[in-house]
Amino acid sequence: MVRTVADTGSTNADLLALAQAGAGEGMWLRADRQSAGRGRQGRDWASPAGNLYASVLVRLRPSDPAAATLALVAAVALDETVGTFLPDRARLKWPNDLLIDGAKLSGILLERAADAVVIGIGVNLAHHPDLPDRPATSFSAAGVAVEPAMFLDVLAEIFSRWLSRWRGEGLAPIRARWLERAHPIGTALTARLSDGTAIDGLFDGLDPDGALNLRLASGERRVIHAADVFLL
Ligand SMILES: O=C(O)CCCC[C@@H]1SC[C@@H]2NC(=O)N[C@@H]21
Repeated sequence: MVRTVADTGSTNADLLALAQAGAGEGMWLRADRQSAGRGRQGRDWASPAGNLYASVLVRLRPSDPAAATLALVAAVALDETVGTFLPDRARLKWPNDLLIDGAKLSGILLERAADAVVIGIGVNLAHHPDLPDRPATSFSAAGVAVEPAMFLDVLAEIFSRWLSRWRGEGLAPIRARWLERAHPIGTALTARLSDGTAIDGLFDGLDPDGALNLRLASGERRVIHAADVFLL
């Protein structure tokens, strides 16, 4: 079920409130515009009309894989959806960004309250921000026009298929698909931790739980659970 509103603060905030009021799994909330869009690491997510701003609710079950791995489920679903409109242009970057030629096309933000996980997805369809330190792009910059509602119709169907696989088969097929669609093993990157520490290394795959593996220049292997990642 998709509920659409013209304006709101944040679809993530609204869906968390709806979850607390008893909303069920599979509910999507889409806004034409957000006035307080939330990004990762406490950043704002600029949300003018024309892009996709949508959130979906997942209710965790005791037998589910780790909740944090829903980030990879959302990423592979979004990548597949983007590929239906822009075949073979975007690549995944850990944990869940999509990039075209190094520029960010979309972002995903997971927020949790008890058994409710809200997965918020922003896709630059018509516009993208102009940030000197974080290059961004959009569908329109790639020469493709897509309406948010139409994009969400496709995404909702593809997401529900990957969510069922996550529940039925575990993380393995999602992890495998993510690895196929991401930067290759050996890609040089910097992981910036929330305390500001920057760790340079080579991409060395994912842990079984989806954490990032980095091979440092010293040969040491680091497992990163939360960071901003920059490809070098
Ligand atoms: O920083 C990121 O990369 C994540 C951005 C997530 C933005 C989306 S837009 C829909 C949903 N509502 C929000 O307030 N944020 C997410």
